[in-house]
Amino acid sequence: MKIAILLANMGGPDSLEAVEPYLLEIFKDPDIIDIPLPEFVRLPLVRFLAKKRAPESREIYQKLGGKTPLLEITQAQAQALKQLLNEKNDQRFEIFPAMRYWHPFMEEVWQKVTEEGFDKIVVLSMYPFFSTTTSGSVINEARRLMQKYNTPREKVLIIDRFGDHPKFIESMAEQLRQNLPQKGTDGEAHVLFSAHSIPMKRIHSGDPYFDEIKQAMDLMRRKFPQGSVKFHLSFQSKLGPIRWLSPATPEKIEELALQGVKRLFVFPLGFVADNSETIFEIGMLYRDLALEKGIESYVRIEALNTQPLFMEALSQIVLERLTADQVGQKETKQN
Ligand SMILES: C=CC1=C(C)c2cc3[nH]c(cc4nc(cc5[nH]c(cc1n2)c(C)c5CCC(=O)O)C(CCC(=O)O)=C4C)c(C)c3C=C
Ligand SMILES: [Fe+2]
Repeated sequence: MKIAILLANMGGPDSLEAVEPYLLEIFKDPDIIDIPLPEFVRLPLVRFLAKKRAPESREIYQKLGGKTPLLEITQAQAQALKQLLNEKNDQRFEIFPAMRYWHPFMEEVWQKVTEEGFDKIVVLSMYPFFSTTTSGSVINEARRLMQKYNTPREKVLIIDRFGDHPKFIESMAEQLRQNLPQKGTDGEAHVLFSAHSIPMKRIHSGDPYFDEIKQAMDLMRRKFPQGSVKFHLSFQSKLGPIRWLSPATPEKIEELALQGVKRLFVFPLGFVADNSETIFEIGMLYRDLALEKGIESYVRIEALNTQPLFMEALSQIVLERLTADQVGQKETKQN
């Protein structure tokens, strides 16, 4: 059996010229901006928003060398996952980065795997915690592509979250352990888990994102001796004037500084690959703020990227879900 796995993520600009059209792709998505307006009003509005955001966004990508590192990291993840899956199984796996808002777009990849005649298409949403703004959007795009390319339903498996999987939790705990000082060097370690924020109205409409994040934090807390690590949670990258999940990461950093915290480790919760929001926001913007507010040592913990435990977790998640899917399909045929 030939199985294609699509690693679905946001994507990001591959040049400074691509920034504005990339932003337009994001803002055009009704799963990101859910303003119920007729298309002839909505389109000029989102064009205006993309144009307005573009200069600030371009400055950020300029600081990262003119493009996002997200695609290269996803390509490395694809390679590592392919090796793991193909060395242990009879099926042949091919792994493809498939981006929602820039090249390689999900549609480009879908067309390719359709032409190449794969027996199964697994869409693995690279957002561990489900939100309508991320995995929800990936699901909607996959459904649109299934229709457009006449892909039979039973050929497609969508994995829309994995944030409570024990191996994933262990990979995050390991990432943290590797960054914390060795026992006995200093007192309590303060770790700020910074997750991407989403608008509060999503939470009020039933988006499980916040609950899933809290659950993962609880599972991770159990991996450390009581009192050895102080866990804090905050939300970053808010845009626009409406209410988003809080506390915002910069406010939380100020609060911790005021409480006298001198050493802070910042963990990018829910980002599985480094990108502008981890490297620039956590690594530069919030670092400057922390040092200005009196924090003496500030460590940005890298996203999981190709960490071996994380790669094993992904491989196990895919295999478990494929098995469950096969069992489910057999049962449906029998009934
Ligand atoms: C990890 C989870 C993410 C959630 C939840 C999320 C929601 C969300 N994002 C925007 C707007 C933008 N996001 C942008 C980039 C971006 N966002 C995530 C992750 C989540 N977004 C990633 C991994 C990236 C890629 C960064 C890169 O390196 O390219 C951007 C563009 C960058 C910028 O100008 O800041 C925008 C805009 C909204 C509105 C939203 C929820 C409603
Ligand atoms: Fe985002």
